[in-house]
Amino acid sequence: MIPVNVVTGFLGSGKTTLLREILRAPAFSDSAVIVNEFGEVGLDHLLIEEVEEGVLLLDSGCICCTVRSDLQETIRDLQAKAARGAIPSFARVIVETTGVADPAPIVSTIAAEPVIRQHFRIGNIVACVDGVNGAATLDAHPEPEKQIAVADRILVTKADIADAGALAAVEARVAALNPLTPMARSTGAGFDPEFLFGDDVGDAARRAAEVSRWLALSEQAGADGHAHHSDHTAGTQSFVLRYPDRIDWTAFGVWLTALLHAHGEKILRVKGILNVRESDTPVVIHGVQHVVHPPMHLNAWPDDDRESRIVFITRGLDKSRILRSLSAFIGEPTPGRTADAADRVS
Ligand SMILES: Nc1nc2c(ncn2[C@@H]2O[C@H](COP(=O)(O)OP(=O)(O)OP(=O)(O)O)[C@@H](O)[C@H]2O)c(=O)[nH]1
Repeated sequence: MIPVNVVTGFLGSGKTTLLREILRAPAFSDSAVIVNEFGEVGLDHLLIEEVEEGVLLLDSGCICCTVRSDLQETIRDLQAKAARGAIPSFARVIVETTGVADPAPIVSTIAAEPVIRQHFRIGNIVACVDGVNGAATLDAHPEPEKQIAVADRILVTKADIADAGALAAVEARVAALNPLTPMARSTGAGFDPEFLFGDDVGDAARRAAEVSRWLALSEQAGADGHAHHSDHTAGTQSFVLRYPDRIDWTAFGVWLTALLHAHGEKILRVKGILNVRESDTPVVIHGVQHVVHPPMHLNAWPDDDRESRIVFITRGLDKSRILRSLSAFIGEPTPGRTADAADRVS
């Protein structure tokens, strides 16, 4: 299954700059990059050959094409061309969105298409956040908040030109919105894309590393426990629910499906590691709004903690409502742990 990664970020946040770095990195030469408009990317000097209309082979070995009609069609097209040898085969797809795009519908577009699902799976959502203007952009526009909340990796760009205070302020805002997502800084050049696409949330071989990473971040978030307030982030909450008893997987599945059906647009992100009755090893769940990735079994627990832990980032849906309805399905949460400092209101 080929991962489809999404690069998002507000206008001018450094998406194209990042794309150029990816196209230069030899380890990523087996990528297919899909951009909205060619001109924007300024790839001309990299182009060597137009294979078919709209699809170009770059001298890095990458394949680049534009979204002309829709994303599903573009992905199906790339797959068909690779299958008949018209373009080289590729190991990953990277989709650059426009700056004001909401990445969640893009993810559901990919996840919903049966033909695409035969060959592709969702990879990482990467959000670029401007290290200079990021805080002001978050105050002025609603899009970046959501881009950050749904991201699997966050890149704070322009670290070379941002002053230390502005950079720290942006990072604090990002951490308040999405405390469990690994974050790195970039200076526009020499950035190693491995951080963004090396491990991904859907990669069966690397899933244990990915889970350990966000569990460590969740513990740290609980220990730091800071809060952030602003008009635009009001209503966005992130919290971790813990359950001591083994969970009935079927009951949980029914609950999660019903929750996402009723309130999907308010659940920006849900991730969890579950101790289920049906298995001695944990099950990992991942959701972005209405889309739930297929649950994954880990071969072993990543640490000594055997409690089920479920992380939510919600907007306009209160933690107490989720807690009440989930507890009705799977029993009471761990006393004292669920309402601890890991509960933060952004
Ligand atoms: N110094 C510095 N400049 C950067 C960095 N990242 C991006 N830039 C500059 O910021 C400007 C915007 O960067 P782009 O990569 O075009 O941003 P974008 O997100 O693709 O922009 P849109 O296509 O408008 O959404 C360009 O002038 C880049 O050269 C960085 O890390 N450091």
